[in-house]
Amino acid sequence: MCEKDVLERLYEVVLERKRNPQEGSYTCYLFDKGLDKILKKVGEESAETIIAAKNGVAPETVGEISDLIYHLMVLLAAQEIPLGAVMEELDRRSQKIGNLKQFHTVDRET
Ligand SMILES: N=c1c2ncn([C@@H]3O[C@H](COP(=O)(O)OP(=O)(O)OP(=O)(O)O)[C@@H](O)[C@H]3O)c2ncn1[C@@H]1O[C@H](COP(=O)(O)O)[C@@H](O)[C@H]1O
Repeated sequence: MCEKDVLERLYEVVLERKRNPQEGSYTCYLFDKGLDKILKKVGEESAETIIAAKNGVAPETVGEISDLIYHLMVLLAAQEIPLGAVMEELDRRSQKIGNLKQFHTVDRET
């Protein structure tokens, strides 16, 4: 069985909440409130990530980064942007930057 990536599964749940609202769902609450609320949460979670990282307590930072990633998934779904678009962009950059490093290594060796 091919296990789906945790980010893909999270994004699918978020999209499912958008398409089929459920009672008591925090994700549905965010979609109901709208884009400004979602953006406010992304801002708050970003600030909390910075504070946690400055405190230097790894579990706190992991928790805040997880909150941030979840809210970014909600933002993507709100704007109808597929998660795959971000994955492809990151993949494209890794290849580009990988090629650039390879180029510089060859350049230094010659
Ligand atoms: N990953 C998350 C996740 N991370 C954080 N949160 C919620 O984000 C909120 C952030 O806490 P805050 O104190 O900043 O916010 P708050 O005071 O609760 O609410 P606000 O009034 O500030 O918006 C908490 O209520 C958390 O429960 C999440 N809620 C949902 N998920 C995922 O989404 C799935 C669907 O959840 P529901 O939509 O609730 O069914 C879950 O199974 C999880 O996988």
